[in-house]
Amino acid sequence: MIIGIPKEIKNNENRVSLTPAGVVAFTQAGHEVIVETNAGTGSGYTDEDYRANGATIIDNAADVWSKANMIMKVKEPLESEYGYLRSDLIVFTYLHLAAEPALTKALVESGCTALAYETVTVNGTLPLLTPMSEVAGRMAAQIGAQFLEKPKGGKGILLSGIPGVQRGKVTVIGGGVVGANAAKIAVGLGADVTIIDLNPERLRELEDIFGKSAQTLMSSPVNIAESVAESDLVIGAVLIPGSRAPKLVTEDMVKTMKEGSVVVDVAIDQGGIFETADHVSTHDDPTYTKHGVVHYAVANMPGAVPRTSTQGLTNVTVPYALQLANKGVKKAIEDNKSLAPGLNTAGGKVTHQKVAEDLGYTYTSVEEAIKSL
Ligand SMILES: NC(=O)C1=CN([C@@H]2O[C@H](COP(=O)(O)OP(=O)(O)OC[C@H]3O[C@@H](n4cnc5c(N)ncnc54)[C@H](O)[C@@H]3O)[C@@H](O)[C@H]2O)C=CC1
Ligand SMILES: CC(=O)C(=O)O
Repeated sequence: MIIGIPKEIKNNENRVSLTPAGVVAFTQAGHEVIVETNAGTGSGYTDEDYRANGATIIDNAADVWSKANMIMKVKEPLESEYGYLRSDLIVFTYLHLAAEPALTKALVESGCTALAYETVTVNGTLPLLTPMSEVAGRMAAQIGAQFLEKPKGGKGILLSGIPGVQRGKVTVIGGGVVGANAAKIAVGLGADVTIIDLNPERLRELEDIFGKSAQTLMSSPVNIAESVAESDLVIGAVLIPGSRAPKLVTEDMVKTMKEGSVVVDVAIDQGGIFETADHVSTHDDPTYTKHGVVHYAVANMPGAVPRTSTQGLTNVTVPYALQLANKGVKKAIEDNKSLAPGLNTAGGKVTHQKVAEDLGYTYTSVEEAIKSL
């Protein structure tokens, strides 16, 4: 199989979907890897690094897409890439389709086989999302602290406080991977931290992890409203896999926050949990202000720390990509049931139930869809 690695084109997306070391895993298994020139530059890898490990460098994106049997990317195909999609192409990348109706239409119309990193599932966990959630969670607390500074538009508080001066309050809504990592950094910064989750088992685990250094709270509109109103920084970290994120923080709740408070909606890639985070922002222009509250809603946060993120991402994606390359999608899914929920579209059908429900498509089961692959 020919594996294509295009250069990412999303705003400030400096990750790449394969490291030079990753190339070797494919070539040793008898595959060919083609890499668009400068695809690795943002992550500190040169074309020469890829060549030395057996890849062929191609000087334009169109040729990478047209020659490859499987495209590995980091972020979803953007509009300028829709024309490259075709029925005999496998696309393996983050997709977040519930928040991407135009992309879903393009994937369906092309008939390509699209597997989303974020819905590959092992025993209820999302192994291809986890490392980027670790990155984004840790960044969320850092970024929140930064935008609370006066010159950045914030109310001008230091989350740790100082002796004799109150510390800042941080509420993290969603206590999964993003939430726990955000809370770790916020606790480390000395903030007064509350973590809200819907799952009582998860709340128990969080109490075991954090002890008395963070308050855990059951998710309910009342608890969310009270905690948001008192907070300097609120971090959105809820996920219902495959679905559009629920709007748990309403506009009225945001209005109760003090001017210069900050919200970081990490879940914006699935549509976001703040009613007021009504559009995705970019690393170039990361915030907008609503009701005096600074909103940060960047959908590719790990793209800002590409060296760490590329290594963390490819550590987990390569073993799955190798299964797809070695066996083809049908056999790989039959042999490894974790890959089945990863399949989002195939043969012009939507094969993820939540995506189909949210975007109004007829759902076709993975079992049915892979018969024709
Ligand atoms: N913006 C960005 O650059 C990035 C965004 N993300 C996104 O962050 C979000 C969170 O991801 P993970 O932490 O990995 O997911 P996760 O599955 O580990 O955690 C989600 C948590 O939300 C909780 N939850 C579900 N419904 C809830 C409710 N009504 N109230 C409170 N909690 C609720 C779940 O119990 C779970 O603990 C996802 O949308 C993910 O795609 C992840 C990485 C980068
Ligand atoms: C999870 C995701 O979409 C990202 O890391 O950009």
